[in-house]
Amino acid sequence: MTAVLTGTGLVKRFGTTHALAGVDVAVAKAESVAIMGPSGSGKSTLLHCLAGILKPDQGEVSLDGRRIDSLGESARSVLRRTRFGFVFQFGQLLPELPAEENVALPLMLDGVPRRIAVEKARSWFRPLGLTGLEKRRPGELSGGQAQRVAIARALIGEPAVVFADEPTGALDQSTGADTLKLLTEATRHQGASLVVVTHDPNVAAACDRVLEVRDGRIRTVGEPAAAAPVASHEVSTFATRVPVAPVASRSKSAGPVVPVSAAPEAARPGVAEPTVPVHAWPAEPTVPVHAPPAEPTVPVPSPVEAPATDTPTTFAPGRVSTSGPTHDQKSGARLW
Ligand SMILES: Nc1ncnc2c1ncn2[C@@H]1O[C@H](COP(=O)(O)OP(=O)(O)OP(=O)(O)O)[C@@H](O)[C@H]1O
Repeated sequence: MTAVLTGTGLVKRFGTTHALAGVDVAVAKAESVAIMGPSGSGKSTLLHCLAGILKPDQGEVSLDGRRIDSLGESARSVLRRTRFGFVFQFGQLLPELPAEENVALPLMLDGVPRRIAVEKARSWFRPLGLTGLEKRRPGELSGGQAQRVAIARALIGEPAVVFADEPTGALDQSTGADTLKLLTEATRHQGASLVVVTHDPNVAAACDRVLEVRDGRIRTVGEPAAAAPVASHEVSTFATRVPVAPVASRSKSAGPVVPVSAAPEAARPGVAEPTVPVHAWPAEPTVPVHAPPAEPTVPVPSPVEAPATDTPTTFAPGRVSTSGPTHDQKSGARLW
């Protein structure tokens, strides 16, 4: 396996707590890996170290063979914005921006002109079953729709790796299954890897591989079927209809093939509730793919160097606050 992302000998302490006590992990291109384990076992800490949000106390993290944990905060911030995508449980959309601008946000923060960024963002709405919702504010979206907007935003910058922390945790089972399917298929289609922290066996079942973390160490590495039996008939059907192709057989050109049922979300006035088609992913980018990390065109304060009340990350003055998608919801650490 050629690993895109590796963590070697990762140790992370918070005071006397050994959140990670020596973890080795490697993620292949387009592979989806679920991280499971009891509460407090170190799952999110592992995700944060792999994503360059936290610096491990010991060990190394590398992306495409290049060490990233030793980069300075500014460079890691750019890296997170340009090479990684993030999907969290909830609260990650900026309430004051319409859905299309929420999706376009990473590109705009990276200096792409608004018109081009929004145009590219719109190309994600149909494949994610969001047609007609482009102008909605997050408060006018259902939970499942909001997660699909977040998925589009995570993928718009063509990341190498998407990190998701309990992405279906706030959704009902059916909506969660549909959302998860979109997340896994869209990342595969993009050729991105997926690292997902979850307590949900159904989420793990949809991934290629499961890592079980206990007391800051990886205890078991398994196939999802063995580690996480599918619970419901509905999701079981979903799981059997979405064969997990070998990593090597996946490519950007191989689009998803399986239709999914409509997400049972509350209908909103004015726009027909979209079904969740899984096809016709956005064409090859019209916006230049991100160059290797460079200094940001929009200065973004670092989580370590900057307090939570620092200057807003602003591409349009006055419109973007420091809360929401630029921060990890659990730790409060700045992502971008
Ligand atoms: N910023 C922090 N300061 C102090 N301790 C922390 C911090 N972040 C995590 N910890 C501790 O590190 C350990 C691992 O936490 P982590 O959040 O990684 O666990 P988890 O497996 O993701 O838990 P959960 O499933 O409940 O989200 C826990 O004991 C936690 O209390």
